[in-house]
Amino acid sequence: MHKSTGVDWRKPAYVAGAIFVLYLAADLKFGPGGSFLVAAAFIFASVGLAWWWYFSFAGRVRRGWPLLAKAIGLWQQDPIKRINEEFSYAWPVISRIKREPNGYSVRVLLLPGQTPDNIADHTEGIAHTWRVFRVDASSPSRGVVLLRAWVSDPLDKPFGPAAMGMPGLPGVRDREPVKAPAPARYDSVALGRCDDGSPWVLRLHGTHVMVAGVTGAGKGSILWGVTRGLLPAARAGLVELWALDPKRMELSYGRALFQRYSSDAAEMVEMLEDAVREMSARAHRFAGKVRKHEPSADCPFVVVMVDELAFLTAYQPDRDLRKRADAAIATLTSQGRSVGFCVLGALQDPRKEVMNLRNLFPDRIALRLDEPAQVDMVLGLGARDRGATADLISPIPDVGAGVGYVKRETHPEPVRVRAAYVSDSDIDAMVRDYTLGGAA
Ligand SMILES: Nc1ncnc2c1ncn2[C@@H]1O[C@H](COP(=O)(O)OP(=O)(O)OP(=O)(O)O)[C@@H](O)[C@H]1O
Repeated sequence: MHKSTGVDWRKPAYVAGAIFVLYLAADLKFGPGGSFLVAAAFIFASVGLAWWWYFSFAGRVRRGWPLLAKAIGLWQQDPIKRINEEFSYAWPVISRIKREPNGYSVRVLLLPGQTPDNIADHTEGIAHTWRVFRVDASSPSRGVVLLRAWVSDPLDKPFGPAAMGMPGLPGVRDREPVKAPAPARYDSVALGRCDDGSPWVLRLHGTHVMVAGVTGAGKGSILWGVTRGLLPAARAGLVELWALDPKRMELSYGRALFQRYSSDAAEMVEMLEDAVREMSARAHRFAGKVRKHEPSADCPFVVVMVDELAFLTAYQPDRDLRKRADAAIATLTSQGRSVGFCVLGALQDPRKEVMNLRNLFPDRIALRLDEPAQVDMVLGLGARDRGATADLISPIPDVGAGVGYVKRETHPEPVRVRAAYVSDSDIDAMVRDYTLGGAA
């Protein structure tokens, strides 16, 4: 059997050589007593090292890798020359195991004909075998798969908007009054953190965003995070926030923050149709003159937030209103991006029967979902196999609310994120400090 251990034997050989030289030098200088001490220290250190390695993550992973590779179908049989020759096998080599914040990265070299998906499809099984919280797979270069093993969850503690984007900063108190991020931005907002500690920034200008998550998944923290991030630009007149709040339990709390607000079905559909009319008028005005919308007081960036999209597109009993809402959302999402309209829609159930327009939302966020199949419905085919286990997010609010997966334009792999929790007192502070037309 062919053993593909991937261990680099050069370093141990250098160390052994150095110890032998030390042993000879000690023998020459101090006699047998000196060499005995060197030999004893060497044996003691070797046993300690072997003991440490045996129980370390790297030791466990390397020892168990051949069996794990076999279990997930990575072994390849070498060709045999004679009929009675014993079969031999090869499996992908682990070329490096490196410590990372909250875990390790394991670099695997693929065999000919294998693809990253051959490993990425088994990340959940690998996480169980390695006894770690989670494993992500990515392919930094051809023929290489990087398995990121998370020993603990870096996002298991809630944090408030004041701590956003500032992981580990000393002295940051989560309940500080919300301050204006400067300068006023309209194109994107910082909503929380990614699991590598970097800020999670959501692009809004030039796209539409869908947030899917079961009840209690934390969709509110996305809607309020966007509101909070855009308020300075809204106060400067560059952004308008329109809120459609069929459930009346979410956005109504800070309704003074929105330029337009409604929770009535007919009124909400009219708001959507108004947005379509304004969008068409802008497209007419811009045609042949402007290629990219730049917000101004005359022509602000309009963010249409809908707390439960399905209320208008699926559950609405009035068939006429339903059809009008569907048509308006489809028109806005297919033509509104370039003229300064963004639809930010939240929904609990991403199935096609409930939301047949989901493909018109280029950016999607999967918070906690009910079933594994729903992850791919939100983030695209194969997202769950690549580690977006949104169905496994903890239902305990402190641990899992606001946690989700997003896809970045530049990376095929989904990224795990957590939104900052915008509490009622944060919203009160926003209303107090930012109410449009009120005291700044
Ligand atoms: N980002 C977060 N961090 C920590 N806890 C959060 C976060 N977001 C929400 N929560 C907690 O989870 C609870 C439910 O959140 P939220 O109301 O936003 O869920 P939802 O997805 O909007 O649910 P529904 O669809 O029923 O309105 C909140 O009351 C809060 O306690």
